[in-house]
Amino acid sequence: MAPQGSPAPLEFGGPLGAAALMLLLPATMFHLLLAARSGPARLLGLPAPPPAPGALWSPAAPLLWLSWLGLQAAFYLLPARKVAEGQELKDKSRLRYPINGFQALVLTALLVGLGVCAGLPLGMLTDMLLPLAAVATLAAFLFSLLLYLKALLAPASALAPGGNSGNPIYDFFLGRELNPRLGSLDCKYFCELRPGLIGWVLINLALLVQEAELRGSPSLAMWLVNGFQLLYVGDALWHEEAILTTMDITHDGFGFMLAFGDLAWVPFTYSLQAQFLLYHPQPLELPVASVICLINAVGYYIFRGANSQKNTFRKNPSDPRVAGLETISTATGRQLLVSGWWGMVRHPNYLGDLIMALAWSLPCGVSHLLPYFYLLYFTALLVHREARDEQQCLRKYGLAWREYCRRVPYRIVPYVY
Ligand SMILES: NC(=O)C1=CN([C@@H]2O[C@H](COP(=O)(O)OP(=O)(O)OC[C@H]3O[C@@H](n4cnc5c(N)ncnc54)[C@H](OP(=O)(O)O)[C@@H]3O)[C@@H](O)[C@H]2O)C=CC1
Ligand SMILES: CC(C)CCC[C@@H](C)[C@H]1CC=C2C3=C(CC[C@@]21C)[C@@]1(C)CC[C@H](O)C[C@@H]1CC3
Repeated sequence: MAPQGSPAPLEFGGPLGAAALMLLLPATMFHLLLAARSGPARLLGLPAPPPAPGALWSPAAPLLWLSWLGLQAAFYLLPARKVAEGQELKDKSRLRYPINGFQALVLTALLVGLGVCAGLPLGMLTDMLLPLAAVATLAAFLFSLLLYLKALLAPASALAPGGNSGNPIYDFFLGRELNPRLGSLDCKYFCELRPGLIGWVLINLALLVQEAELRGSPSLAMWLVNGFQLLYVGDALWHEEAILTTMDITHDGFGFMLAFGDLAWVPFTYSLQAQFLLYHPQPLELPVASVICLINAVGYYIFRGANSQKNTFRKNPSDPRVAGLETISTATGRQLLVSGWWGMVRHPNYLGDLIMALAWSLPCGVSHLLPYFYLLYFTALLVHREARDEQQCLRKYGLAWREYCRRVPYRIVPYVY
């Protein structure tokens, strides 16, 4: 069943773009994983061969990966400190979501800590990265297929505005159903924050442990990368409720793009800097490390300040922390901030995020481009995401959005873009 109303414009280059991305994204991920452990560690160049025949597969990998998914699902189903309501849906109902992501992170840390004390060889996880990435990719394809089939039975009101063009390749990529659920487990919300994000910091930790085993102690660069990225993941889980208003939850269906992004891309490519450091140790002096910490702190300050200001304002515009800010009224009854962080550029949170991305790569030195892949990819992702968000805001707020763009002319970087 297709949703009513005019069809949404095709994004990501339509069916051809979607097909190309479904091949390119996994290929890029394996290229990065192989390049990180190869001697020359080239970002651009022919893919490095696997370190040993059969290195891409291990019979233990599916078992390990499914156990991880099961563990995170079990943590998701535990009683939560709060249950939040999502945005209003087409049928006027609101879904309920457990706010216990940070609790899942703490429980995982406790379990891993106990495991390590009992002799669990955490560092050996680094030898399993290639087979685990293969399993995660396969699982993302199978899962997306199941989601596509499930959507055939869903009512029109449950479908996403985007992924229902009628072209199976495009719809498989973008996702047809907005909020597919298995019982009380919301598949998209669960995948976006739990197995991938927590998996990312676990992989980072395993790389740190492995480095300590190889070289006697973890390097300063490895500590920085682990610390910065743990802060980022901890922050996302602490502010879990904010995810409920992102376009991923309110607009995009759950298909291959997000399933692969959440389950494979995030844990295996976002941990690239730590992977690079294990195989290519980099000296880092304390003064340089202090400057990098300062850059990360500035990025985090902007990122958190901007996100919190908007979230506080959306929850309660009369909150004393935001009540003094200048606003534009829109025909929907909602207002847009035109001073504070949101008066500086139209996406100050992206600016902070990009500054942090730079700080995550700098500990890896400047001899290789590979550890800067995240910064390059993330710039492209945010520029594209910003354009998608602008289109949605223009549709939602019309003239008021145009007025906002006139008053705040720069999108992400003041006086540059
Ligand atoms: N590490 C990663 O891979 C990724 C990280 N992120 C990060 O996640 C966070 C969330 O990003 P994202 O979901 O893209 O979008 P935003 O948090 O930037 O939200 C955009 C929405 O904010 C509202 N808004 C825009 N301008 C204003 C204004 N002036 N005043 C009030 N409300 C406004 C609009 O929604 P409405 O009016 O309906 O409230 C708009 O649709 C960001 O910090 C981003 O950097 C995002 C993607 C990937
Ligand atoms: C594989 C493709 C190139 C695209 C995949 C995109 C996904 C990896 C991202 C889409 C939106 C995301 C968000 C986050 C992680 C990455 C994905 C899933 C956060 C959870 C990261 C932490 C922030 O605090 C909030 C982000 C929300 C959006």
